[in-house]
Amino acid sequence: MASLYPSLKSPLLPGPQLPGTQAAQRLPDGVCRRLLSSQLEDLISAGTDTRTTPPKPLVTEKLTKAEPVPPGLIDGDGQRGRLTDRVVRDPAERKASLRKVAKHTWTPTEDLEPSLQQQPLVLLGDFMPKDGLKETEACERKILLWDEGRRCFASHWPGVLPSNVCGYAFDLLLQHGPWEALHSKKGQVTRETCWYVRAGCRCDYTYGTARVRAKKKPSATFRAAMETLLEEVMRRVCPWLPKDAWPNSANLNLYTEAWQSVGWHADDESLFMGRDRDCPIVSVSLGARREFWLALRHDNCMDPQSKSIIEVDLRDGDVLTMEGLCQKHCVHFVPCDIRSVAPHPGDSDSCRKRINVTWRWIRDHKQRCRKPSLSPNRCLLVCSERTLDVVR
Ligand SMILES: O=C(O)CCC(=O)C(=O)O
Ligand SMILES: [Fe+2]
Repeated sequence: MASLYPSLKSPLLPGPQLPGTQAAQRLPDGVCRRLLSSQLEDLISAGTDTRTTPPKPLVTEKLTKAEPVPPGLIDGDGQRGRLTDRVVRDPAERKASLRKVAKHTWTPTEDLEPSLQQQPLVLLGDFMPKDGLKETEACERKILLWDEGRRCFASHWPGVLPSNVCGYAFDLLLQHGPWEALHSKKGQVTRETCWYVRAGCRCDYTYGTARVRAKKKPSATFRAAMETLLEEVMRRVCPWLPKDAWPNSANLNLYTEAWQSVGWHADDESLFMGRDRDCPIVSVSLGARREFWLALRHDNCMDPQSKSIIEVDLRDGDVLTMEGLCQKHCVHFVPCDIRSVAPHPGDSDSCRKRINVTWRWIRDHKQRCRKPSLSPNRCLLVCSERTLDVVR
């Protein structure tokens, strides 16, 4: 696999190593138990609903969206993630620190969802090891959305992937991805897309009226590029998560023209059970910069509540995570890029192209896919036990 990314042999691809092994061994016992009782468990099991008593909102202060934010401002000074300052973030510490840095929260609601106290949630960026990661692997999480009442959390990780990783991944995916064009009603190509499943899964992915089939045999190069990309991302964003618990599918989007876009929607397809459970999504951007908008949805439709819109610029190598019940309460949108509809003279075609890889966890496998659904089943136990082994 390393040969796919020739300039990355060392030190960025240090050879096979179970991600998180070292990091996880440093986690205290309590952390381990919480891991198992919250997100990991939730990722791989349907579990039972813990909503027995109405949850008390943890958010007591009045939280409103800040002033309208021009695109890119959420990036603060617009700099890439710092390559130092790894911190351990356990949920308690995280809560305290996020209050200071959270740029966006929405007006609190009546006890909509279980509180974090009632139903703990480990976010992907938690438990970052203080050391043990190379400087080239360090990255910084910036909170975009912290809405405890609705259990919606989103983060932006600027510059997670170094540019040489991005460049190789972009070229390989562009060339070897089984891209299919999506058309508007008027017949225009709105973007190209393809679908990738891992570990023996054969589920299709359907959204709107489009059905994107997992190619029976994706080319070895495409598969290897996707696996390498996933590894590069996961070991920077959540190095403690065992490989078994990595996302098992990805939707890819290719925007070749600045006017191509994806409309307001939620990734709430039944495969991922994002309306029923905490549902993490890891979205990787390669190539041209694009805005990403996130908003509260109106009930029963995909329209955004316009006052709640949060914007962020996604650049080459950035990661965006949406977690908790984002796909139930929020919608997101990638507008066409009016800033580069008229490209600078001398810009090559590839400057304007963007690939987005959105990694997700399929929980409810389709009937024709022989993979057992991840509703209450053994996968949880297997994975949890392995996690325990890793953590111990
Ligand atoms: O291109 C993006 O950043 C987002 C794409 C997206 O939302 C999707 O594929 O569901
Ligand atoms: Fe989406």
